Amino acid sequence: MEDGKPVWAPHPTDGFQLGMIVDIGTDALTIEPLNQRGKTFLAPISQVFPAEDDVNKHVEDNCSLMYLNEATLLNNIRVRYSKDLIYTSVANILIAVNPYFDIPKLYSPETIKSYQGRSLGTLPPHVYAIADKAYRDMRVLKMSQSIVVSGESGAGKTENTKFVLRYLTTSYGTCQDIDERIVEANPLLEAFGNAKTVRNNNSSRFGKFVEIHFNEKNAVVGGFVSHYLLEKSRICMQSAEERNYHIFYRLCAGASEDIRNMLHLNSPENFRYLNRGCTRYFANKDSDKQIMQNRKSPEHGKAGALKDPLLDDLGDFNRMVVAMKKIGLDDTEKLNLFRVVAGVLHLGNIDFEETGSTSGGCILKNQTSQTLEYCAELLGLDQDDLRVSLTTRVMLTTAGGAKGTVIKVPLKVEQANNARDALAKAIYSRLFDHVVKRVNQCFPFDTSSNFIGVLDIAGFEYFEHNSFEQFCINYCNEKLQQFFNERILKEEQELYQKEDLGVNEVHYVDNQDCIDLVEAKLVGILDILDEENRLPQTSDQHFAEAVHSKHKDHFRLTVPRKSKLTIHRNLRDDEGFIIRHFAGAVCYETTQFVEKNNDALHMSLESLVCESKDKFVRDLFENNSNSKDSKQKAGKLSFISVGNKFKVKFCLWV
Ligand SMILES: Nc1ncnc2c1ncn2[C@@H]1O[C@H](COP(=O)(O)OP(=O)(O)OP(=O)(O)O)[C@@H](O)[C@H]1O
Repeated sequence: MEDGKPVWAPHPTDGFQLGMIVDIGTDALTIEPLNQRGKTFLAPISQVFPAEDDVNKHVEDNCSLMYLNEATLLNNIRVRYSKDLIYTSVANILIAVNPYFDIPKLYSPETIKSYQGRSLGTLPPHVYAIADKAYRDMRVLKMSQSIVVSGESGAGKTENTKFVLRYLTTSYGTCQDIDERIVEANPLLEAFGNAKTVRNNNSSRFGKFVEIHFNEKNAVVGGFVSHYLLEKSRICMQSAEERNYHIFYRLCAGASEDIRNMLHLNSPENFRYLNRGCTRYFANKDSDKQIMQNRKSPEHGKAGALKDPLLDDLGDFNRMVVAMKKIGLDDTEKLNLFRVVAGVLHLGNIDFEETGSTSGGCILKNQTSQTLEYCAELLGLDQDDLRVSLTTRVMLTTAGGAKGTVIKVPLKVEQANNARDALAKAIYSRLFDHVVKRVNQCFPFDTSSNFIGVLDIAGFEYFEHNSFEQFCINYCNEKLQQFFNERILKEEQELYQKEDLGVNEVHYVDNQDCIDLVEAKLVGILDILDEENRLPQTSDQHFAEAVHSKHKDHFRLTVPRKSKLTIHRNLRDDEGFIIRHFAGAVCYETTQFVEKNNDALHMSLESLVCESKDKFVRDLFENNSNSKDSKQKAGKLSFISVGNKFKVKFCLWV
């Protein structure tokens, strides 16, 4: 920092503010803000940075800044953003700020054309420039390439992923409709995998890796989508301002009268899996008028439609139906999907009450009989079988003379509710798997030389309440951070050293210890959790205790009472743990970790769906019934580990 020159000093809301140093202490500086002459404040030396000579000037690449620090980087992005320049480069990395409105011509066909074949840095930073670099590198190096899109919810990951796909298919497609199909698949995936959250009206509740495949002539020949971790809890429950997956509302709003009658659908208000969240539709003035009154909830009637320029449940339903046709789904397949979606909704309406008998079990409430009938009809199940499977659990005895005898254990109301929700989650997530599989079948490729992959996965998450979903997402971001450290920081610096460039060493925190804490064999949190799942009597408390006792003095792990937030300090040691991630400490509440880590259904529910009269439903569970994992251990739930499945799938990718 030079004498008499402005500096960036911390600001409580803006991040940084410009000021002058008026006094230098041992570890703090006295700063006089430029816009509040006469007033001073103290700032730690480590948080004060030199400013550029002209703070209103901006550069396209942060590497061109005279001083590169947190404050100048932030200011450069801010100045550019104020001029609708949402993209900024940092060498090969692109920073994108979500403008939340359409910037004219930013993604036009002319813009696409202008970036084709142009080296990085010759045109203004753009997601197209990154896509083209990936393409050119693939061609020159004859190697597949990947683009990692990362950021918090609402940052614009999915929109930018779509721009990359459109750029590649438009620029390097073969003019067969395969290019179109790759782009057309999005409305279908989004209908089943996206939902309104408080942060994003069209939030992707699953991670995906989309591959665009090219032949030896480097033309697009097909695509492939892999998906990770659909948020299952949303299928049964959402917070007041949020919604379930779009498809539920789109079907209620857009289905023809015939289909609506066939599926026994009406307003979202009438379904438990929808009515605890927001029941309003996304609509514009016209589409709101077209949605029939009996399909709207009182909340929609009172507060009106939800507004978003990109969302419209009725219009999106129609667009989705067109997309289904384009990617090759016929009417029967379309109805199959709708039928299962409606079946899940009716399943959620099944209610239980205590029998009052000494056996302590429960029965279906009388009012529920119609719902049971609808659900059974839509999912091809026998009504009685469905009733029995929801209210009892089949067990095999393990010991004594009658080893292997089947006994039916009556379930309490709460257990039956859990069984119903587990069944709904299993059916819907299988349906989602099917949608992705079907999408993949519509852009097949026989010959692929290389591919460009785009990873669109949720960024680091930190809420007031963090559960198993956040744990998996943050573990994945920890792995991505390590990948970034290795590829960008370590390898680049090794190159500088090899070439004797004399560049100052950049220090970074190695996060291997945090990754080990999660994924190490036997002692890692994922394996401790799997171990808990295999116990005859599972318990979230026992799991949390095991985590703490195995990692007593681990730098990265501590108990919730050490949190800075009161809400976490109220948790007992056996109700959670804090992990110090690269991006900050997160307190995870471990209730439901054990349940959420298990993808398997109770034996009775499993065989119920596997023996459905409906071939479509049976096929959704086909792999399950044959798989080794799902073989029932006597007297105990089968176990398919969600956490480790995710680890293996994701590690393979990295
Ligand atoms: N480049 C852009 N131009 C205009 N609007 C944009 C752009 N990027 C994002 N948006 C708007 O922001 C919304 C959220 O973006 P997007 O869904 O891509 O976020 P995300 O990072 O994928 O979030 P999530 O992790 O919740 O899925 C979009 O629906 C769109 O309205």
